[in-house]
Amino acid sequence: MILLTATGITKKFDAKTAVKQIDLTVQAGQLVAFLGPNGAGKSTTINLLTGTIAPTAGTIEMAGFKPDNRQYQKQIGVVFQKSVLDNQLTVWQNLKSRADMYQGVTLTPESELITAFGLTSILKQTYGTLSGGQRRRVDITRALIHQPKLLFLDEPSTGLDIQTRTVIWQTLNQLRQQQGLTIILTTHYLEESAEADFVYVIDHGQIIAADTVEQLQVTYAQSQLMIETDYPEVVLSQLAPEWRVLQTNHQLQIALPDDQQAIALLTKVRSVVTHFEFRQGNMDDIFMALTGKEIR
Ligand SMILES: Nc1ncnc2c1ncn2[C@@H]1O[C@H](COP(=O)(O)OP(=O)(O)OP(=O)(O)O)[C@@H](O)[C@H]1O
Repeated sequence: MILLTATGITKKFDAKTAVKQIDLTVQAGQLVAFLGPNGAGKSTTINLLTGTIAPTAGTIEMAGFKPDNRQYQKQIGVVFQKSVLDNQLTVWQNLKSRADMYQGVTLTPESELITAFGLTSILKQTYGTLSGGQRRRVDITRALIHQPKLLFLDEPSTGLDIQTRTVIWQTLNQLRQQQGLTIILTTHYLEESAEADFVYVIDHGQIIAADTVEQLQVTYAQSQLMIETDYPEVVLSQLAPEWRVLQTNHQLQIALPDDQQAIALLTKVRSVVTHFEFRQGNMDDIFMALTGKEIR
């Protein structure tokens, strides 16, 4: 089921076109990643989808509502790169004042969300004195208080250690399973986009690829098998014609679809192989192949 559709969205800031003619469809319950280098237009796209800024052209719709509609806003939760919480207030005051903005939302210090994100021991601390990881957990909790259908996370893991990232993702995955929460995130972390159900690769304000991780992998990130041999011609004679090969003297670098093909090939040529290495294609390769840049 389609939850959100964006058609031909464009955003110009004076002479600069930050987003050009982007089309997006987000299925309910999915984890969707926007992957792109610095300045690609990811945050601008999120700002458009959350109604924080208005598009220069194009339309955005969720269940028949536009971003400037109250019904649209009730269905989304947003965590921006820069926190919008009050530094002077305690964690509890920040969260409670947010909960009080919604009818029918009750929040207590024992609420599941508060315990799930590990906030119990910091509820009385002022937000301004929290560590980066603690702040991010509070930010996400605040965005989820009214049980939105769709959560936007703009670079949720930047600057966080692995433990904090794990806690956050365990809790979010639980909410996805229990409540069918849909998540749109922007990220530079390749492992985060590798977990996504669907990835939009964005560069220079445009979508340059839109697919599942598996399909992107097949198209842009073939696995590599490195073989060292004194008899390269024997190995070459066993390769499928569509496999790309780079030969440097006694070394062959072969791009093939998967590890099963690598095992089958190695089995056939094992008597002439002196050394081999196998590396599975990953999001890094996809990113490189599409943008020509390493992700930073
Ligand atoms: N308010 C603004 N005024 C002028 N230019 C802007 C504005 N906001 C964004 N831009 C420009 O639009 C382009 C896209 O920026 P955006 O922040 O969307 O990129 P991003 O992909 O989120 O980058 P990052 O990964 O560094 O956060 C950049 O060139 C940026 O300088």
